[in-house]
Amino acid sequence: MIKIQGLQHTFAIGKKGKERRVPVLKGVTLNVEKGEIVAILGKSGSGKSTLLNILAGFMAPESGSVKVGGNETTTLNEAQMANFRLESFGFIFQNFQLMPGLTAFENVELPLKIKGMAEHERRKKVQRLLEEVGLVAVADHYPNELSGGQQQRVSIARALITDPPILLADEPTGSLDSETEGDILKLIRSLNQSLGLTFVIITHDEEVANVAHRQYRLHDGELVKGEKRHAI
Ligand SMILES: Nc1ncnc2c1ncn2[C@@H]1O[C@H](COP(=O)(O)OP(=O)(O)OP(=O)(O)O)[C@@H](O)[C@H]1O
Repeated sequence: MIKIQGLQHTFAIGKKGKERRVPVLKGVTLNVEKGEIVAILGKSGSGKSTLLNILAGFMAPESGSVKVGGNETTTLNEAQMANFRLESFGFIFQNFQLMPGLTAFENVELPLKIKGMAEHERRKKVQRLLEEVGLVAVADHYPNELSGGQQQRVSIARALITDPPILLADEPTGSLDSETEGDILKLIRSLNQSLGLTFVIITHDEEVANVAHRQYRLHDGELVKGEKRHAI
């Protein structure tokens, strides 16, 4: 489903004329199969976001190949990549990134509105998904009337509403207490099992990484296969 090969990226850091070249990715190779949950662990500054940004096509790598469903994405132009991204990826962020002026229902509905889906179809689809992630009772709440865990459920539902095959998650439980973190990790596992969704999760948190089938550690610009401590 995802094949990353020989990915290299270097940032130029510092004042113009006096830049230091900092290699962040030094030949990263990673295969993710359909229906797999893969976690990428790494300390702050190890390059996790850089890797995710390149995978999602927000950044072009210095060199290397990224194939998603057999399509090489590093050669797509911005407009092509934007379309490809919409069809292929859903995003889950640490700070939820919900629209404060829209209810939970409307936040989940928004991507379908943007796609131009008819209202009755949208409502049916959103309702079904809200049931699946356990949000029916709070569908008319605004984000500031929801708990952190509920907000993350809304953001997961929004990521899923367009049926992307791959979910990219950046510290999905970073803003949550440990009990709520457990609920969200269970939801990720159950969505993976019931819908066969593929997840790539970047995190510095071992507990989060334990939800994955496979773990890697990004260290000194290289990806090293990690050992799971225990299953959740
Ligand atoms: N746009 C940029 N320009 C220059 N340097 C950058 C840029 N983005 C990231 N870096 C550098 O690249 C390195 C990796 O950053 P990155 O954000 O990928 O790490 P990370 O593992 O996601 O960290 P965190 O867990 O703190 O989010 C850091 O040293 C950072 O300073």
